[in-house]
Amino acid sequence: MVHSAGGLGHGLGSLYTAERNRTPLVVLAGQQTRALLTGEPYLMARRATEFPQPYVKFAVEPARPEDVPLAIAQAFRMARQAPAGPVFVSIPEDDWDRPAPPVPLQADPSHAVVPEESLRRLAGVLTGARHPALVLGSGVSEAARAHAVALAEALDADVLVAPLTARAVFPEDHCLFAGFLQPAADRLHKALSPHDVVAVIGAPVFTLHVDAGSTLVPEATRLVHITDSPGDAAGAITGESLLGDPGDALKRLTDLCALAIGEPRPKRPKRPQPRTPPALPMAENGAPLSPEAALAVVAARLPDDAVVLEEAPTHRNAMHAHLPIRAGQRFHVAASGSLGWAMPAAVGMALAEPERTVVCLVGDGSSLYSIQSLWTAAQRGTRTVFVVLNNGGYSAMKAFGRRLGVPEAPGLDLPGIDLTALAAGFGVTARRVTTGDDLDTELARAFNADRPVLLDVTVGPAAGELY
Ligand SMILES: O=C(O)C(=O)c1ccccc1
Repeated sequence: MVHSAGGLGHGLGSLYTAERNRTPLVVLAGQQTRALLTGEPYLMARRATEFPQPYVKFAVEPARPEDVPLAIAQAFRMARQAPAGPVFVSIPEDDWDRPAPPVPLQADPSHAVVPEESLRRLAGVLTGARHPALVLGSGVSEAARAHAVALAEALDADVLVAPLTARAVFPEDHCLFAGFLQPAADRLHKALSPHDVVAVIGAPVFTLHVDAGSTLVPEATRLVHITDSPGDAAGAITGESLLGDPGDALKRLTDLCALAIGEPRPKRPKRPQPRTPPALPMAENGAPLSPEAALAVVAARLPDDAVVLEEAPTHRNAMHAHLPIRAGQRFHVAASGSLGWAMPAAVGMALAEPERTVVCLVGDGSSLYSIQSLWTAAQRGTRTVFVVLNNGGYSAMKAFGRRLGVPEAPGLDLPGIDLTALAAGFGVTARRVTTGDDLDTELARAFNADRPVLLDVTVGPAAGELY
């Protein structure tokens, strides 16, 4: 719920994230009283339904006050209808006092499924492949993860995560897990080239971030695609796209492939099981804690049912390498790249599931967009552990500057900020940490606390470049 124009404007970055993350979100915005609307009154939202465009699926300011309850009910259904996303309702202030007819009960939205004949054909293609890969994206829900594992095992297929996916979609310590695709054509091309058949499920084909001047999909690779998004289906750059619920398709494909294969194929002997993070280089004496080492310490302490949120773009790949999300754990990130989402999302997730430990890995730069979420965490006593990987600046932008040939771009350092003082000011216990041992000790305490905790971890520069 947001205030008319200023409130919605303040939330637009996160609305963009909600659209990219396919979050079923209903935004209710206040509007000035109908009686004043012709006179451009103070705090009026002008052309209210246009302001959140194009990041909402639907936006309405009901024509009559008595239509508001039905519009809200429709908004809840629309937000959940595949592909899920934000829906906006602007409500003039005097409407709340007007009588309205009761809203009829509505059934849950129904979701289209891929036709049996198409799935049968696809199962034939996958089981006939020499070296198939599954590329999974945000459309693979929590509930569908087990189906993804079953299909990968039935096919003995490599599993890759689509570029800039919003959540963990496959256990990352599984022996068939083969890593994260990067949003750059040359890297994608290289990662897909060992595979004769690639099934992209629940992701666009493909989301890019940088122009790497290469073709995306190798000529010898056949690409098949399942998505619940008509836009993503139509927009796929190559291959055949099938429209339908990804979880349903994974489940039915597993059965069809198992039937076609008969026995599951023998597991490849060469792969270690489970997959383990790479060994870390030893830290030099006196050098700052490396972000990679810090992430490895978090990984070692992470509870089996933890929910991890990340908003530290510089360290995304290091996190994937050193902090594999295991079967019972969850992971979320803003697929938009827009900052300011993870801290409030972490508080929201802790409120929704108070028995889980929620860990928010955030950069010092990122933390400054919605730092007041600490106050909500303190007031509501959520079990949220904020781990700030503090390198004193916007180092993702510095890395991007190096990539663009602007290595000395100004304005990207953030000296003189005391995050522990800020946290204390909002009522959250906070400590500064500079060594791996201290981080380990503080994490053990934080994971046992029944209150939010912020650890401000001073880290050195990232080991590699962004992509
Ligand atoms: O490309 C950008 O503009 C950007 O903001 C960004 C986001 C993530 C990593 C690096 C740069």
